Amino acid sequence: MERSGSGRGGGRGRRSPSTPPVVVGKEQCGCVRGSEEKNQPQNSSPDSHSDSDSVGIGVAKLNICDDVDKPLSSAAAAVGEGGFDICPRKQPGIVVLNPSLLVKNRERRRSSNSNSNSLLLRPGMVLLRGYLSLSDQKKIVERCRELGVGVGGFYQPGYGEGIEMHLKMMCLGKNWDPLTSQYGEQRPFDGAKPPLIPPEFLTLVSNALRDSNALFPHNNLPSISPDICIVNFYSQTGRLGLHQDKDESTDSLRRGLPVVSFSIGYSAQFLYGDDRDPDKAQKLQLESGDVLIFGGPSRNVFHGVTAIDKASAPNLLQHINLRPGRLNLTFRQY
Ligand SMILES: O=C(O)CCC(=O)C(=O)O
Ligand SMILES: [Fe+2]
Repeated sequence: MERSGSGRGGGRGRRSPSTPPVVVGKEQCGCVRGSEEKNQPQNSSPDSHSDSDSVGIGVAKLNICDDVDKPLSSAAAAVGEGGFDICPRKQPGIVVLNPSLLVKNRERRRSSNSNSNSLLLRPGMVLLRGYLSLSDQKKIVERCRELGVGVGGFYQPGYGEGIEMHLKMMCLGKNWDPLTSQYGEQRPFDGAKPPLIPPEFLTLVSNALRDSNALFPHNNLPSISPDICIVNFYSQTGRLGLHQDKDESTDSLRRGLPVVSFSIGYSAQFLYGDDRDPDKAQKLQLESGDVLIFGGPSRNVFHGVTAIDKASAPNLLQHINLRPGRLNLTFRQY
C-alpha cells in the first residue's frame, strides 16, 4: 500500500519520499501531538492532516504523551526494548468490571441491527456496522497486545528525516516499510520478521466478505487470502492522511482484491473519496466493531482518519482492555 503525504509512503496517506517534509512540530519529542495541535491554526482544514500525518522533529525522541505512558521510539524498538503496549497498565486494586449494562445494550442493539445498518457506501465499498462482537473485539485486542509487545511488534513508524506517523504500527505477515512504501519479509530497522497473521483473524475476514456479498449480491467482491495485516494504534490525537492503499501487487490491485478493515476502540472520523482533497471527501464515523471493505471499483479509493473521537466509547475500552485510543487492522492480499 502506498501511503504518502497522501498515502502510506507514496499512497497510504503518507508522504512520498520525494516530497519535502513540512515541519510543523518543534518539540523534541516523538509525541508531538500536543504541540502539533498548538501549532495548527484553529480552523486548519483537514488537508493539513493529509499533507502530513507526520510531524517534523529535531532529535531522537521518546513518546511521552500523557496517554502513552510507555516510551518507545523506532530506535528503542531497534534495540529490542519490546513493543508498545496497547493495553492499559494494570493498576493494583483496580477491578476490571464486566461490561456495563450500557455497553451490553449497545452491543445487543448493534448486532441485532447489524444487517440493517450495513451500507453499500459506493460500488465496491461496504460498511458492516457493528460486525465484530464485543468478545471478538476483546480477543483481537488481547492477541494484538501479545504480538505487539514481542519481536516485530508495535513501533513508532516514520518517513525518515524525523518525520513520524501519528500512530503506532505493527505489521503481520509481511512488513510494510514507510520509507520505501514497499513490502518485505523483515523490518529493515531491526531485522525482525513480522509475526504471522493469527488464523482466527483470517476466519473473521473471510466471514465478513462472505456476509458482505450475501447482503449486497450486486456488489460481489472477490475473496482474499490475506498475507498482510497492518495494525495501527491511534492515540487520542492520532490520525492518518488521505491516501490510497496501492503498494500491493499489480495483480492484486488489478483484480480489485478488497482491503478489509476492522475498527476497535474509540470512533474515528474517516474520510474517503476519489481524490486527495479532503474538502471533496465523504465523511464517515467508524465505530468499534465496524468492518469496512473496499475493493473492486473502490480498491483505489482515497481514505484517511482525521480525528479520533475521545468521547465515543465510555466503558467500552475498559471492557475490551484497550488503552485510550483506537486499534485498526487492515487485511490485504499482496
Ligand atoms: O485506520 C483506518 O481506519 C485506516 C487505516 C489505513 O488506511 C491503513 O492502514 O492503510
Ligand atoms: Fe489505507
